Amino acid sequence: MQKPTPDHFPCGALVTNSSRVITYVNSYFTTELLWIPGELIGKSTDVIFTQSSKIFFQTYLIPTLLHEKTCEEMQLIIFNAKGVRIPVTVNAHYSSDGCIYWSFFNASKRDQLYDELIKTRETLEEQAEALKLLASTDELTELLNRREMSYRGSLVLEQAARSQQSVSLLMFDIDYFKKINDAFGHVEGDRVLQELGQKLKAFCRQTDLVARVGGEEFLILLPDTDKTDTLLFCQRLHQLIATVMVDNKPLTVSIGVSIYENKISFTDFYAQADKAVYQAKNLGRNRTELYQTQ
Ligand SMILES: Nc1nc2c(ncn2[C@@H]2O[C@H](COP(=O)(O)OP(=O)(O)OP(=O)(O)O)[C@@H](O)[C@H]2O)c(=O)[nH]1
Repeated sequence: MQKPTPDHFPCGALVTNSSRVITYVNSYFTTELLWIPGELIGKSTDVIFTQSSKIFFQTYLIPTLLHEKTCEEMQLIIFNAKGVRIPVTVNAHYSSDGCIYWSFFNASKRDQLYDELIKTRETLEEQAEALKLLASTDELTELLNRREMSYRGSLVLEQAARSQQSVSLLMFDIDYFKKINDAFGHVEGDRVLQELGQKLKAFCRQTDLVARVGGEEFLILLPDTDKTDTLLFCQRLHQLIATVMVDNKPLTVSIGVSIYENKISFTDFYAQADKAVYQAKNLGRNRTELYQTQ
């Protein structure tokens, strides 16, 4: 069996003295990097390094080696004999015999790996963002869903309790929506819900929370809004909703309003608005009723 030598290793092996003069290269430099040993032996390592690697090599690597005796996983770039840049991972050991023993591992796939890692991370971030959106919004109208409204609404109430701001909650339910579905089909019913969703989004402020919480039930939470402004908002809301036409007739809704006065949970606040909607339906629909404490 042939005696193993450094020529058998799948990496570049190079020996220099402490002044960076090359005294030995294995055959990897010939077969993989296309150098003729005569072009390297007796020359400074500057021959093989790119400008930036040369600076790093001289100012950091050699001083560290002389001091620490060893350096690992240095990311450098060398030239092959044709002038092609090759990223390498370099390990080195400064031996007591005064020689520095170097190994050069080809790291051409390193950049490709980083690119792939970055792409994977971006894809994961996009997917996480999409999942977050799916979990918090109603698919048909793209408004908030019930769970997200309840979560964000609770935060708004906590903030209102601290700053003693007025908050109001509107719940509304489309009038006779079943008739729309029965007469024109579910596709038309869905179109009405979508159009309403778009109009609500455009109509409300960025700080308002707008949600679809049931088939034809919606919630709007108005932070920092008192009773007078809320009732004005409701008037305008009726006008807005009347611009959604079904069979040439304006859509109408029944609105229930609850005004946040004493500290109350979001669930109870919601229940109050729900009671007020019930009242509005009983009193003939297409109107707004305020929740009254008995
Ligand atoms: N197209 C469509 N219809 C839905 C959706 N979710 C619920 N609905 C329908 O909404 C209708 C609600 O009917 P009801 O609860 O009787 O209420 P209404 O007809 O609006 O009557 P009032 O509320 O009393 O004025 C039902 O026909 C449901 O099938 C949906 O996502 N799309």
